[in-house]
Amino acid sequence: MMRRLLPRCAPRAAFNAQRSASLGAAIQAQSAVQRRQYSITPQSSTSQLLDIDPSKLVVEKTSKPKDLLPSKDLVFGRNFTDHMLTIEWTQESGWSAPKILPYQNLSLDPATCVFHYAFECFEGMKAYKDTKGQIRLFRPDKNMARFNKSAARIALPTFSPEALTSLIAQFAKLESRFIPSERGYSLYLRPTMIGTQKTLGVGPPGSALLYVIASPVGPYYPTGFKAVSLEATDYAVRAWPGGVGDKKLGANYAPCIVPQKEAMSRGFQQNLWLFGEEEYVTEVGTMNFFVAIKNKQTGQKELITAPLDGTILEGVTRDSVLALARERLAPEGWKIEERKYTMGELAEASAEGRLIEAFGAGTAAIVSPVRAISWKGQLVNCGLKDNEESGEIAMKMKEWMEARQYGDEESDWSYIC
Ligand SMILES: Cc1ncc(COP(=O)(O)O)c(C=O)c1O
Repeated sequence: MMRRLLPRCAPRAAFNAQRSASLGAAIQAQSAVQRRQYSITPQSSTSQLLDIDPSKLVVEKTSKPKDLLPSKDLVFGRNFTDHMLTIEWTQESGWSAPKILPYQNLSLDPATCVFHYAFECFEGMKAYKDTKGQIRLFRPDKNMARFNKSAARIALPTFSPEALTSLIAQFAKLESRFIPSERGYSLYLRPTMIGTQKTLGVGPPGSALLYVIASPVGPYYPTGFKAVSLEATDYAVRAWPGGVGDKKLGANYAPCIVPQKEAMSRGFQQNLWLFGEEEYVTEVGTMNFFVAIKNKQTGQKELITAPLDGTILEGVTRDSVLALARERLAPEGWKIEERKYTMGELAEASAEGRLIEAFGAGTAAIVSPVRAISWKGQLVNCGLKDNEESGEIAMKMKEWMEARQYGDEESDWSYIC
């Protein structure tokens, strides 16, 4: 059972120094940060600013509890719970007392920097109800670490991951009645941070708001897996080396909608993002991508996913799939690899009958089996028979992941609220 999270990873001192420094010094500090690819190393803070403090939590319960929807009517991200968690930050004092308030609109000046320069980052994580009725967050340490990295990259404040996890746990527990007990259901949690400074000047926001909302969700595939087909996309680029595609910034998502619409208009559910002249396979829609192939030379079975080179999101599901594969597939003779691979390599494996299966991996669907990929006018078959909707690995992964998410199998991936 996991109670303790990663060490605090907020480079607050560097941050504050940058805020108050002259422009030249700020630019220098910025390039130093760029050279480190905005990696955040745990360090102690010398700042006097307040960190998030769960002991100061103020709870104002709603006087108008919502009616619960029948589980079968839940649509991803459309219905929200009774409350929201909010924490304000200013550069003068740091984080203020956290509040759980009735779910409500935000009131922001039209000049607020989030509306003009996209000072926004977010997370997507889930809380599950186990058979004893306990609420479990799945690997929140991973989400908190990524949230801090995203925030730091766009000059928003960072925070203690343990403190925010503890508050999210209290919030999820308060909303327990919204989480159906049936398998496949969960509470999707959306931690969000925005710059709230009222200014059209382009610079680091002097104030921010962190809030968390929650939406009860049902199984992604209510009637069992349904394999999707993808369009390999080379005319638009989602992420590039030195860019921000490995951060969960709202600004990364809006530009992907037109290519997604294009793919859908041609009968494909998602884009498979290729990169560079070599046409490296990176990720799919809003999921990381895995392929199982037989090596051309050795016949070795390999489960492959793209490496964390800055051009893909560091998915929590990706990490979980890799860990489970190393623990349970490697002993059966599989080689588990994080490496670059090209669309040409996949097409060749498919043509030679060596492409065993392919699937996307992400919080929403856990795994999403792939039937075919459209590429250069051909349809690359991903190994499923006509009457199959999933390969064996995708099926096993879903089972293994759910066992840990719902606590059927105890592990340090569960944080009991
Ligand atoms: C671009 C992108 N890649 C991958 C993922 C999968 O990440 P995770 O497994 O943490 O949900 C997501 C979903 O958040 C995403 O938006």
